[in-house]
Amino acid sequence: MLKTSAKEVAELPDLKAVPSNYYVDNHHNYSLPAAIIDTNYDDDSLIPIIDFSLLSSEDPHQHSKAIQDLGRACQHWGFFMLVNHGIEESLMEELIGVTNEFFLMPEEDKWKYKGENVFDPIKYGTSFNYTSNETNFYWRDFLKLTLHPQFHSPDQPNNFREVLRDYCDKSRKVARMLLSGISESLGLEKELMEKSLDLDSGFELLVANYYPACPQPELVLGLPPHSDFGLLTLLIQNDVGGLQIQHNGKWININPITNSILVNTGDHLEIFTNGKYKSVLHRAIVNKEARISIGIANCPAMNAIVSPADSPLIQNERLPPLYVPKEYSEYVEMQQTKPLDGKSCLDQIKINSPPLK
Ligand SMILES: O=C(O)CCC(=O)C(=O)O
Ligand SMILES: [Fe+2]
Repeated sequence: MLKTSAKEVAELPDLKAVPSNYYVDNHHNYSLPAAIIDTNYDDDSLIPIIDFSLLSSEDPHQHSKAIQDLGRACQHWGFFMLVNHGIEESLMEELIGVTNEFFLMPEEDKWKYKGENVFDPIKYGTSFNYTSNETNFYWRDFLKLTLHPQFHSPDQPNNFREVLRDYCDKSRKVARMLLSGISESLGLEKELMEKSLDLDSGFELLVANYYPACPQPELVLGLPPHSDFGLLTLLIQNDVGGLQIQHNGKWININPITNSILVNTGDHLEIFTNGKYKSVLHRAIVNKEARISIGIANCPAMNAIVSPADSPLIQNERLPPLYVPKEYSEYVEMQQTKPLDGKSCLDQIKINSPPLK
C-alpha cells in the first residue's frame, strides 16, 4: 500500500520535476486526452445559479419558478452553484481551515487514520483508490469520513470534530431540501425520494481533497474524469480553482465563488430518475498553489435497493427501466475499489450493457 503522500513528494527538497509515476499519460485507464492538450474549454459564466432561499418561498409563483430552475439545472447541467443557502461563510471558512490543518499534520499522525477497507469510517490516503494496486498516482491526498448514519471524525486537529459536526448538520438540511425540491421538479410527491431511499438513515461521506502545489501542473491530474456515486454532492473549496466539469462535450473551469456551494448530481439520482437527471463527469486539475476541496456525498441508505422501477416516473409513463436494481452498498464498493474511469460503474448496471466482470 502506498504510504507516501502527494504532499510529501511535493515537499521533497529541490523538487523541480514531477516524478514520472504521477504523469497522467501513464494511467492505463485514462481514456481522454491529457489535460495539457485538452484545450477545448468553455466559459463558466453559463453555469446555473440556484437561490436556495427561493425554494422555500411562500410566494407560490416564486417557489414554482425556483423548482423549475432546479429541475432544469439538474437535467441540462448536473451542476449548479447554490447561493443564499444559509450556512455561515465563517463556518465554511473554519472547516476549510481545520481541514488544511489536518493535512499539515506530520505524516505519521495522518497515517494513523489510513483504514484498511472500503467501509472504514475514517480513511486518510493518497491518489484515488485505497485498495487498488496502482503504480501510477494522482496528485492528491484525501481524508474520507462517514458522517451519517454515524458521525465519525479524527480527534486531531483539536476543533476539527466540533466544526465538522456543525457544518455537516447544516449541509444535511440543505441537501434534504434540495432533494425534496428535485422530487417536486419531477412532478413527484416531495417526500418520495426520502421515503423510498430511506434518507433518514442515508449514507453520507465527506471527502476532503488536498492537492499539493505542483511544479508541473500540466503533467498530472488531481482526480481523473469521474461521476460521484451518491444522489447529490455539495462541495466547498479554498480560493484556488481546479475543478472542471464536462458540459456538451467541453470542459468548463469552475472558478470558486465565495460563499457559494457547488452541487452536482450523482449516479444514484441518474438511476432513480431512470436517466432523466444524469450524473455529470468532472475532474480536478492542479496548480502551482495547494488547493483544498471538501465534498459531502448525500446518498441512499446502505441497504436501500435503488431501482428506477420503484419510481412513478417510469410507472406512469410506462417506460422500461434502464438500470439494474442494486443494493446501494454494493455499488459503493464497486466504485471505490476499481480504477476511476469516467462513468464505467454506472455503465456496468445499465440494461443492455455488457455483463458485470
Ligand atoms: O476537487 C474537486 O473540486 C472535486 C473533487 C471530487 O470530484 C470528488 O472528491 O469526488
Ligand atoms: Fe467527484
